[in-house]
Amino acid sequence: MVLPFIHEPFTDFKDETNQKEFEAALKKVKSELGKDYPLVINGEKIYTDDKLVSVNPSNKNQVVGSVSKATTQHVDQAMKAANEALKTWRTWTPEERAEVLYRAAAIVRRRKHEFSAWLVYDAGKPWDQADGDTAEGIDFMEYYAREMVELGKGKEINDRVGENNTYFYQPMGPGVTIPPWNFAFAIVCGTTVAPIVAGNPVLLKPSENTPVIAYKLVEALEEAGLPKGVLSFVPGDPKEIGDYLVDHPQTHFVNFTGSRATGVRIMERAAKVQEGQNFLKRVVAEMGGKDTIIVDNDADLDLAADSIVNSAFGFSGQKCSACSRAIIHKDVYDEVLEKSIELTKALTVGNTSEDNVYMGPVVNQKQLEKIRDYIEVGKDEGVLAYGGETDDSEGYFVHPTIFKDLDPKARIMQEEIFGPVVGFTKAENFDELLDIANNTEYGLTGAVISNNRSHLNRARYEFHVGNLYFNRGCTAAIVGYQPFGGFKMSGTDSKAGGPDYLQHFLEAKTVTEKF
Ligand SMILES: NC(=O)c1ccc[n+]([C@@H]2O[C@H](COP(=O)([O-])OP(=O)(O)OC[C@H]3O[C@@H](n4cnc5c(N)ncnc54)[C@H](O)[C@@H]3O)[C@@H](O)[C@H]2O)c1
Ligand SMILES: N[C@@H](CCC=O)C(=O)O
Repeated sequence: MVLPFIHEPFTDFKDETNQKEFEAALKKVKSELGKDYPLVINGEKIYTDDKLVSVNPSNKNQVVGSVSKATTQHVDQAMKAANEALKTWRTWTPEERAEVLYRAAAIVRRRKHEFSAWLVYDAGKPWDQADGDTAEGIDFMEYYAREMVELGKGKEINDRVGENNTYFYQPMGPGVTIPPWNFAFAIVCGTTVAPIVAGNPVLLKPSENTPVIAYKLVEALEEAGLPKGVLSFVPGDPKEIGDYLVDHPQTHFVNFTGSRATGVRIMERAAKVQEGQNFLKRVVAEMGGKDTIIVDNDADLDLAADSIVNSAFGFSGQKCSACSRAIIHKDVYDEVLEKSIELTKALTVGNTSEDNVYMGPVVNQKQLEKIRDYIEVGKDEGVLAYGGETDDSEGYFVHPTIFKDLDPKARIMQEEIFGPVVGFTKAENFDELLDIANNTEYGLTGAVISNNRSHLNRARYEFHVGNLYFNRGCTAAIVGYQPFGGFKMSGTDSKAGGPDYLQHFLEAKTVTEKF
């Protein structure tokens, strides 16, 4: 019997035994650094001369692994294999497909610390963040498997006298998954296994920043019994194969998560019907955020500061959900700012592959330089209240940074920075708090810290974000509990980890029989 879904528990790193076990996993992974990883097409491992080289963001001289790069010819081979695999994979029952995911989840759960340790090296994640990332990947497999079994039953519709009507779901055909690097296991896993359990073969092109942990997912699914050709692993330079994957006439869907710029490009390209294409492509595009926590005058100010600091600086602000704007009622502005600075002073920053620190590095040199530039912009636009330092001598470190007294229209209050930088702005009253919260082109996450019930009720309908939280931070959605996805230029609101998600990769069919 399949047990009901509950989310994977997180590891308590205050427990010494857990710490020791995690250190052992880091040591094991360290002994495996520097290996070569292949493409996987139709079950065949293919090594190419041209490689993506992943380095540890905490220590840029340490090579995590070298991953073969796919060419457009490899994409054609993978698409051919996917079309062939579709013929049988679509005939597996939803239960049989779900079982592959249950087995893969069990494989990853048994080796949870090892997967998290790969995330520490490949993405620079702090231990608790890596642990959360692995747990979320397990959750996606467990949750989507159960959802597919439910959807496999179809839906009740009405019959009339002399007429029987049925309504059920079927796979669409092969498609492409293009994930980001920041949830290098969870999002890669969720966006890959959802279309697969729905019966569609997938070509997975991981981020060039984190291809090694993505390969570990492919291995786990293979070990769990996923038939060859159902998942092809085609890492590569997005400039060489990105458009090709999206434009391919056999690509039925693109399951994308990443920046606004890439998402919009994919949306536009996928809309064009290519020669030989006799269907419309579907695009799921989950994109960036400029996420806000608003603090009312009647609020728990310690909770406010804690929510702002942890949402802004957890994983160095490299979450689409990260709080990068704190909009505070003028009566409590100084106090919340002061408390936030005090909490920030206590945060530790360092090499996550050596120590259990709060914050590690940002992902690469380009990102460090982008954040450094925004810190300079912030100094012109507002007042640097705390932090501002960067250090790229060994790894890509940016210290937690707070700006105060910003104009709500300032660039650092409008543009996604994707780093540990948060801007504070003052508002006169609750109307203005909401107006400022809604004044960006994004609409992903937000939070309201308030004890005023009528204000919370207004925010429920007037704060335009896909994931809204009351009296807590604005990050850390859990699969099955907080389906995730944004409004406006944050994307297509696909609600990953929610009950509607699999329908993006299914065709609904109605059959009517007259008696
Ligand atoms: N809304 C969400 O659920 C969510 C979740 C995580 C991250 N994000 C967003 O992702 C961004 C960070 O991720 P990133 O830096 O990897 O984003 P990115 O857009 O640079 O890359 C995302 C993926 O797209 C690929 N890509 C790049 N150019 C392409 C092209 N022309 N054609 C096809 N593929 C292409 C990349 O190789 C990568 O795999 C941030 O904006 C963040 O907010 C959003
Ligand atoms: N789902 C994650 C964010 C994913 C984007 O980076 C959260 O809720 O914090």
